[in-house]
Amino acid sequence: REVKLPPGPSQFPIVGNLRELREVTHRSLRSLSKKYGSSLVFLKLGRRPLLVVSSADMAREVMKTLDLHFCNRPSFLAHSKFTYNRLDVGFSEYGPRWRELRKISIIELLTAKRVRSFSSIRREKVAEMIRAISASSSASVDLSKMFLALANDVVLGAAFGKSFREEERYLQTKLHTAMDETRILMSDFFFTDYFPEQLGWVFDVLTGRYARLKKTCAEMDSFLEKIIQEHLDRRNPEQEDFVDVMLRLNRDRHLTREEVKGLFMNILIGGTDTSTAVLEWTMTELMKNPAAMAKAQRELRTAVRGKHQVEEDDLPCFEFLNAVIKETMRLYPPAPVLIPRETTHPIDIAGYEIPPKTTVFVNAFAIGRDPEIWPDPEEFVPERFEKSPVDYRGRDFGLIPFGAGRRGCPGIDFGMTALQLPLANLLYCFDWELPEGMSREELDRDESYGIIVKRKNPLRLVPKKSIHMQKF
Ligand code: HEM
Repeated sequence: REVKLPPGPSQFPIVGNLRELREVTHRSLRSLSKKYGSSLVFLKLGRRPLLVVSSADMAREVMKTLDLHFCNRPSFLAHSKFTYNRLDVGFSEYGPRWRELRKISIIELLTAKRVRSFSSIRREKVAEMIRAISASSSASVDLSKMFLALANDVVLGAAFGKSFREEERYLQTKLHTAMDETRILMSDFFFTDYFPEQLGWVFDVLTGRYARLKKTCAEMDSFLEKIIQEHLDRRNPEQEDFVDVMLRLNRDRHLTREEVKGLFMNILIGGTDTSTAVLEWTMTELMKNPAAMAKAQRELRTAVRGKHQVEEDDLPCFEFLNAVIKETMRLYPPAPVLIPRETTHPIDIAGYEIPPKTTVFVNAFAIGRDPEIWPDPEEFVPERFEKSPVDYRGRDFGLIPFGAGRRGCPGIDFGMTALQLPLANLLYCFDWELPEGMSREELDRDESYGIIVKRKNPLRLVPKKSIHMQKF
């Protein structure tokens, strides 16, 4: 019986053409879906069969109705290497071990209560960032760099209870560098993933990519080992961080050391670039839309009046600010095609039959800009979310920056607080201007390449202390 596949180019792009493979992005895949007039497109990326899903209705089929058949993850070289051969939650194969690790993440690590328990870390790190901006002597500040450093520090604080002392600054810098390199490699292109395996591996070795990967994996591993050992050596922590929890589970639930480290890699990498991307794009759009900026600032400054800093307890009051964040994630889901899924066995969908082991990209970017769902889809209009029940938690398939279903993001609360608090403070404490001589139109929206799409160029803006800040 002939299998009926969704429409698409037979081979796209040609194996061996790295440049063309690099052109496979959320944007080119959206164009492909338009070209074939189909929200399901099937193609082959080198040796890898790929299904691209580009409508909210089909996303609901894949991540809700047929979720069980689409809940595997495909294997990619860098993901496997950094997670001890997929002994983690995020990239592991669907099965009993994933289920156990997922349960631990949800019940023990990423609960709303535990996220709240890290509020003092977030408060301290955000205050440090605000002080650094106030003290900056250069005309403009590199917000992209600041956002990434903040995200790294917040996640390290929660994961390891680690606040670096002055004499440990070199360690902090080293670790930030290794984390940055890890994220780059996890998003990067490896021949092994698309070419016949042996041949691809040879290319990756010859081009030096493989050595780079091995070196960074070893650096991250030795850091994780060091932290775990430090925790084993100390007794009765005042506040339980993720390592303490994991070591307890390591004893009670017989997690292996590698599973513990695999989970850490997810936490270190899952929550950093993603929240940095949202912060960058939000500030970019607010600079381009001064009315929205003014409205968000008015809301904050009226509610928080007289305080030095916005506190976490204030956050639920900011209806417009939350609408701004939703609107940013609609236009710029940080992982535009989510984290790839994989079919577990042959599965029928919309009259087509998808073969087993097909990689699946759900194009959240295309869905977020679908004119069938969103009027004026390319415009930044946060008001569309005011008084709207539409949310990003995986129930409304028009807005799925965190995915949905069994493999949906378990870190939503952690991620959202880690970006709401700095954003609220940036807008409360400062008025923002573009660098001298730059017009609003000239502020670019160029995108980086990779699983997580951030600004390609750093966002540099000029801070002016707000009236509230001048009092302090
Ligand atoms: C703005 C912040 C974040 C965004 C946009 C985001 C987005 C995503 C997406 C799109 C997925 C795949 C969902 C799917 O396949 O349906 C995912 C999975 C995941 N995320 Fe997040 N994430 C964020 C923050 C975090 C944080 C802070 C953590 C942990 C501290 C985290 C940990 C994970 C893990 C472990 C998975 C894999 C779940 C599984 O495969 O079972 N994420 N995330």
